[in-house]
Amino acid sequence: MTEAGSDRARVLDAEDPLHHLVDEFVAGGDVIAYLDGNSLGRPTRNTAGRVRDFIDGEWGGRLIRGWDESWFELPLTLGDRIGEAVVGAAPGQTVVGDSTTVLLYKLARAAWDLNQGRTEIVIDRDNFPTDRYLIEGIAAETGATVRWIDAEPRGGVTADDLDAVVGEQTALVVLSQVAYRSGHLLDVPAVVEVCRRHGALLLLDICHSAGAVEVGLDAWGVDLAVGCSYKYLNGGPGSPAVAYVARRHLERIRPPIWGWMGAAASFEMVQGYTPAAGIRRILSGTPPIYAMLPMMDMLDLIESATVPAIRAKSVTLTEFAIDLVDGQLADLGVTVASPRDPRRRGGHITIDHPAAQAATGRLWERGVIPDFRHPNGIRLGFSPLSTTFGEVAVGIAAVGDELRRAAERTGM
Ligand SMILES: Cc1ncc(COP(=O)(O)O)c(C=O)c1O
Ligand SMILES: Nc1c(O)cccc1C(=O)C[C@H](N)C(=O)O
Repeated sequence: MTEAGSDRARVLDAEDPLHHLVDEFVAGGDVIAYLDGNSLGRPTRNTAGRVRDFIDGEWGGRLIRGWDESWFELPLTLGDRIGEAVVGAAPGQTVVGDSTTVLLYKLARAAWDLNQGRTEIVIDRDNFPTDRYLIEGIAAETGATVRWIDAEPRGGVTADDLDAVVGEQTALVVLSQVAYRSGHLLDVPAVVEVCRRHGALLLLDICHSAGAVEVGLDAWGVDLAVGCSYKYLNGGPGSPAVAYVARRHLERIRPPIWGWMGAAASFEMVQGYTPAAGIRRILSGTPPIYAMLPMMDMLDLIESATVPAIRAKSVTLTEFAIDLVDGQLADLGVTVASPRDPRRRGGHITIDHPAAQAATGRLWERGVIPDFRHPNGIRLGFSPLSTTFGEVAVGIAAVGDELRRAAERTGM
């Protein structure tokens, strides 16, 4: 690590008003720089105790009575909490339920039915694979035509890119607020304006934004949204996702899977399906209560820190990282594949180099954990409450070492 990098990191950590929260996370093992919190956040220290208490108390002690006492409502109460603290949604519009992929499918398919008579779905080619695949699946199922946005990946999708593709036949637009590879931050209000003008519904993927950048679903007029809870909400591997349906659509939206947990009067077990009133209808089967526990500890921390303060630290982390990349890695042929304007950048950056894949393997062996993203990207994700500036400096210096070694070995 260069001395200038580590000195600056020390100052930034000392000045960071959220630095004390780093101690709230489990930081065991051999990891010296964890730069993948946007793929899987660390557990909080409180989570083991919460899970133990749940096993002894609510599950072990209350057993099946737990459903009447709190579990049946938990997907909605937890959804409301996320709505208020993280995604800017008033109560009654946000629910925690299935995996991200399943919720994206359910909302996209329901949106197709809501906007009947139209023939097209718009999505961008650089969106996360599951988003693209499930839209292609819905097209195969319904006969919809998929219209692709081919945005310049580093630039990300703009409202103008969307305006060029969307039209009177567009039923639905599916975009990510923060692009999983480049970290590009979408101008959501501008995109909403284009969708509204053409009568298209917007389904926003907030996986890489919820918990790291400001999300204002109600204020922006977004129609539908889905986000992960295992990234910046630290819910643990495979923790359930969160879905949002704007109140104006709740009465008419019809989920594609008619399960008993999303039906009116689930425990009356009547003949014939009637959807539950409100956001509950987005649920299908028994929700994974146990897997909802860890994110509650992270929500405690997010509520105490607040999203604007988290975003401010996130911007400083990515600015610092880009400065180090420019200062230490540009001579090695590394280029920044993320927006340089912090207003258009989320909580992670990607840097490109032909030896990225080989270097990432070596980095993992030495306890420096970024992500490799095809074809030649090293993705550096900073989880604002658990990542220190010191970790960023250690990590980027290690990336430099390994790229230098890989270049010597391979001549790249
Ligand atoms: C933008 C985005 N959408 C969707 C997913 C898929 O989510 P899941 O595997 O939880 O269904 C991910 C991450 O895996 C993602 O980054
Ligand atoms: N969901 C993941 C998984 O089950 C295994 C490994 C990684 C993931 C991820 O979250 C990938 C992540 N969404 C990404 O943006 O790359």
